[in-house]
Amino acid sequence: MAKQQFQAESKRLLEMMINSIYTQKEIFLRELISNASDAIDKIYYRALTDDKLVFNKDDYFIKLKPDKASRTLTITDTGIGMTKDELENNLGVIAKSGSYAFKNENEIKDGHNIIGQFGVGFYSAFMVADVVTVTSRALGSDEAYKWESQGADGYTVEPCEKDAVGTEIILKIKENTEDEQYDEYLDEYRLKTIIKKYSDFIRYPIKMDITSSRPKEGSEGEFEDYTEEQTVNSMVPIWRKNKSELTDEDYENFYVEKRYGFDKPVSHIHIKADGAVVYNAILYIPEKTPFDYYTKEYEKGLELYSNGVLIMNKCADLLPDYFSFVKGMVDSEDLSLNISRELLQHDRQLKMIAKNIQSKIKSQLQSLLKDEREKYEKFYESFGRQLKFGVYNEYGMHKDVLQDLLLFTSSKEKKLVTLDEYVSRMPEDQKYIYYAAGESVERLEKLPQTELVLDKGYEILYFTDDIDEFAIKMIMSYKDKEFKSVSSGDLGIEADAAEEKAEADDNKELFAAMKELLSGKVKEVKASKRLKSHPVCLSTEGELSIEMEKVLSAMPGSDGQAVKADKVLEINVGHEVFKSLQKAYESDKEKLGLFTNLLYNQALLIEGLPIADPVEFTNDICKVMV
Ligand SMILES: Nc1ncnc2c1ncn2[C@@H]1O[C@H](COP(=O)(O)OP(=O)(O)OP(=O)(O)O)[C@@H](O)[C@H]1O
Repeated sequence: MAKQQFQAESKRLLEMMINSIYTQKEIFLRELISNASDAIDKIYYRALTDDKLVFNKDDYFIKLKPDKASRTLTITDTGIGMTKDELENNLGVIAKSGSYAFKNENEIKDGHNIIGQFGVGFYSAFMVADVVTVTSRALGSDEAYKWESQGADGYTVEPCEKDAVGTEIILKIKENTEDEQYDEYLDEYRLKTIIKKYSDFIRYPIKMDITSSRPKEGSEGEFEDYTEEQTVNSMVPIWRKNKSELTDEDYENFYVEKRYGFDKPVSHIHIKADGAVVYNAILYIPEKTPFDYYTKEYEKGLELYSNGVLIMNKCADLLPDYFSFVKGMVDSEDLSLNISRELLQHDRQLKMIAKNIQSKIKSQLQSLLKDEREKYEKFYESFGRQLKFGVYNEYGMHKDVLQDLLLFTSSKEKKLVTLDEYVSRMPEDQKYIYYAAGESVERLEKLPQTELVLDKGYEILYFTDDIDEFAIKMIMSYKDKEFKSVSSGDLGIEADAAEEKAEADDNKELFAAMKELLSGKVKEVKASKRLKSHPVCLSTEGELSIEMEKVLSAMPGSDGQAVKADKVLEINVGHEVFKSLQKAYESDKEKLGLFTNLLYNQALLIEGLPIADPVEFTNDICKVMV
């Protein structure tokens, strides 16, 4: 019998695939099972319109039979089968979806992702098999044909016997090589795992004869092997079920089963979209961060299914970075099975799904925040930082989506509050949203700079995350109220102007002398408007705050030499210490130097900044003591 040649494109693709170093050879099974399931679907649809054809569910299945002795894996289906022409046309020509990317020679040279890039379905069998034999009998035909190929050099088709309608594919599994254990495709357990992974939700039963062991009847301690036909896949995926049929426990079990995380999610979202784009999705908002969450290693993404078949483990395009914590899956009938990563990015359907998902996640978070605050706070403790990064990233482009999801500790409420809650409580005369940035709430509560703002009865938001102040700089204002650090030069709180001027004039020379002594360290020394009981503090002028300076200097590569905030040393002229300063200025310049250094170093300590020379500082204290 004459050997038919594959069409040129198919031939080259086959060669590449067989020799490709594609790591996931196991996907051949997914492809063959999907084809089998499609073939059964075709009978099912035919039966809907053909009265003579009855679709009896129990007659339709896919069966896998590994045989170690003959090194074969047989995949049988009771689907629509193929005629001689169909065998030649369908298996001799590359699938249409494949032709598209095939044209791009450059992509092909890199053998890695070849299978992901083409609609190669059936051909993937050659990744694991030396010989592929397809025996098929089409619905309504008495004849059966056998198609056989050993790969790139072509195929043969000849008549054969086959009792039932459907297709049987026999793969002669390759011998093991140094790099590849092909034996695993003959192993019951391994095959079961692959089916579970990719094809668990195929609508028809995928059967296998499974051999297990059981205690032998009538004897003690003896076991016997027995073989039983089992259905390996679970068939109806939870996401296709109605929400009303499912309990919270069902969703939690699915989370565990899919190993989305080891925690208990705070919430789930079940989407059944039936509009412009049709898809089902189950998404989870986790409670705890995965161990690698805030590292570069963490990969965001949702599982992507095409009509019940897994096509991608982590489809990153479905989630924006700021919602990278969301776990779950999406199943859409509108996506092609073999769609590649690159093509996916441009897929209009996928973009629509992603947009849709994003707004669902946001509204879920919002309703958690509104109705289940405690749960939201648990979530926020883990992922609040990510939301704040989201506000900061891309020049604040996403701030409108995210700002209402932020929480900060309030000086007044002693708990986390939203920006909206803060603004709605603001007294009429309060111009700004005040915040203080520092290491911890405990430290911030004692920060001298907060005195005036608190004295006025205003609320302060405590920022304790590195990212907080940077994120707020992106938001700039919320509901027309600007943000203001309690350490910034002008607090926008009216003081007695006449009194202020007098103090400033009176002490002008003293402050100038102190500035001289602290040359290069501070931009200015001045009388403080914000201090009530504390003698001294630092404030800043300009955009960069002391907290931001700390964050920037701690960054890798800065060597502590990052940009510096413009610091102002503020002195409380109502404090006893100030009198000592004045006295020293009049009569003892050396003492003025000593006091100035001491006050400056104290201000640094309050801010949590390092002192340049701690030994000198302690010596200075001793000098004052004796
Ligand atoms: N088990 C089967 N029963 C009936 N027809 C089949 C079977 N397997 C393959 N075919 C036919 O061969 C064609 C080619 O299969 P192949 O897997 O290469 O591509 P595809 O399924 O059309 O697309 P994809 O690239 O998405 O898998 C199928 O479209 C189908 O018509």
